[in-house]
Amino acid sequence: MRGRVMRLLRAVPSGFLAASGLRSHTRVISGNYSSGHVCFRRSCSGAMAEEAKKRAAYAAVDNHVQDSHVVGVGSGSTIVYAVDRLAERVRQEKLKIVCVPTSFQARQLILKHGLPLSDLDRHPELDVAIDGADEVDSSLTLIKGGGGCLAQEKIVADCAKHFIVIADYRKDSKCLGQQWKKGVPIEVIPMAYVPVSRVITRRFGGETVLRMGINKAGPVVTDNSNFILDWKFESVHNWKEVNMAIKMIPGVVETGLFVGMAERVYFGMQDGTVTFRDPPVH
Ligand SMILES: O=C(CO)[C@H](O)[C@H](O)COP(=O)(O)O
Repeated sequence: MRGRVMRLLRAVPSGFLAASGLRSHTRVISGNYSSGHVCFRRSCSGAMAEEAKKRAAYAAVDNHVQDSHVVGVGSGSTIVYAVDRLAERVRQEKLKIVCVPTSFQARQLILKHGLPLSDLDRHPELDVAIDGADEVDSSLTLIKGGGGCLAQEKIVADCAKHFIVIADYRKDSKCLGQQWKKGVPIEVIPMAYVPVSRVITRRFGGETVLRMGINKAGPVVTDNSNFILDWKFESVHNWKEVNMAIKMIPGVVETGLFVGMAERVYFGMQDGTVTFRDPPVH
């Protein structure tokens, strides 16, 4: 039975994973993060979340990347661990992979690790794309774009045979908005941000905020030279319909709603294990 069942990878013997062509790099951490140290709540939970991201990223790379694969590389802080692991496996196993970035940041990561860099002109079909998410609901609908790279992320994910998401336990929710409070990022053509904002709030409620730069006066400008509106919605919507409706507004480039795209989400958990979830079967 697939569906909403959360499966603990640590319950799967590594022999089974090897026999089924999967590899598991996950181990159970039984230690206490605070033992032997003065543990400040924030730094401990921060370290725990980083460890969770790393374990999810390693599990995804180990289970879904094979020799000669064309791999889509997502953006954000979790993907950094995935690229670390990709580079490690390329060194150790002499894998011949090619990487397609979803952002300037992803491109820099690929170059930093000396991995082969490509693009959609040369590799319009990817074997797998791995990316982070800001929130994942029970249907595996995602909010993405917290780092402002949603348009290229969605294009690359759509070109991949398998779109695999990596996240930590803080991103898991029943309904969008439970965990991620910053709203749905929407990339817009700069001259259209006011009309787009008005249409969205008139039709769907909530409020939109033009994302502003930090250490830079004025708005965030995306890798595609556009602006980002963060739409703080007030209620649960039919995300498939809302996504399509927002995309039809002139001036909208892309939304950070990823509906029906994720094939599997790996969650790094607080107890050091990794679980994964597949979409519900209707
Ligand atoms: O969509 C994204 C960037 O546009 C990221 O994948 C998303 O924001 C998750 O980032 P992080 O791994 O840093 O939590």
